[in-house]
Amino acid sequence: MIDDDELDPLALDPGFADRFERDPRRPACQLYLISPPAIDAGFRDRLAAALDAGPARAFQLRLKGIDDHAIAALAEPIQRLCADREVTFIVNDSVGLAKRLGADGVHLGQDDGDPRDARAMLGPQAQIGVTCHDSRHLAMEAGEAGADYVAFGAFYPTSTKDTRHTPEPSILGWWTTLFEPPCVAIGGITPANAPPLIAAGADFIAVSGAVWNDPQGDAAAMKAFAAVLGH
Ligand SMILES: Cc1ncc(COP(=O)(O)OP(=O)(O)O)c(N)n1
Ligand SMILES: Cc1nc(C(=O)O)sc1CCOP(=O)(O)O
Ligand SMILES: [Mg+2]
Repeated sequence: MIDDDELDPLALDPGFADRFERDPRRPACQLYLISPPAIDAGFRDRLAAALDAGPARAFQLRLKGIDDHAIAALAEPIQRLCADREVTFIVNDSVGLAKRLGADGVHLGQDDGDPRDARAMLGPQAQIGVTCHDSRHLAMEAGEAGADYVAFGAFYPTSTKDTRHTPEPSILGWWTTLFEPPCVAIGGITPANAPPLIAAGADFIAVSGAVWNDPQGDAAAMKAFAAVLGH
C-alpha cells in the first residue's frame, strides 16, 4: 500500500497549488446535482424547475432509509426527465437497482462493492463513480478498477452526511494533472465556496443541500451555481 503522504504534491512541491493550470482540453467544471435524502412523488416537478433554472450534467438519486422497491417507484419519472434533458442519471449505492432501472450509472462508496463487479453487471457504457474521501491511494485504486470518475470529499462541513475526511483542494489538481477520468468535489459546496474547488481542478462539483435547502428556493440556487460555473 502506498502511503498517501508520499503522493501529496504539496508535500513534494509546496508551490504546486499556486502553479496549477487546468488542461484546456478538459471540459469546464459542471454541476452534478444530488437528490435530497428523502423525496415524494412531487419531486419530479421540483427537479424539472431546478433544471430549467440552471444546468446540471448529472443527477444522482441518493435516497436513504427506504428499500429498493420504493426507490424504483419514485425513480421512474425522474429518470425519464433526466433522459429528456440529457442529464446523466446515476443511482447511489446499489448496482442491482441501477441495473433494474437501466440507469446511466451507479455511485459506489467504499462499502458499496467493487467497480469491476459493477462493470460486469452494468456493461461498458455505464458511468461508475467511486467515493475516495481524501485519499490519492483510493483514487488510483478506483481508476485501476475502471471507475469513470472519482469523488473527493467532504471539502466543507455538511449536514447531509456524517463525514470524517477533509481533503485539501490540491488533490483535485493532482488528479487532473495525472489522470484522465473526471474528478468530483463534494461536501458542503455552495455558490460562495465553490470557486476555490473549481480553480483547484474539479471537473464536477456535486451538490445537494445548497440547492434543496436554499431559503431563496431551488431555482435561485441553480442560477447562482450556473453563474459561478460560467454558464
Ligand atoms: C458524487 C458522490 N460522491 C460521494 C458520495 C458518497 O458516497 P458514499 O460514500 O457511499 O456515501 P452515501 O452517499 O451512500 O451516504 C456520493 N454519494 N456521491
Ligand atoms: C453524499 C456526500 N458524500 C460526501 C463525501 O464526502 O463523500 S459529502 C456528501 C454530502 C453532499 O451533500 P451536500 O452538498 O448537502 O453537502
Ligand atoms: Mg453509498
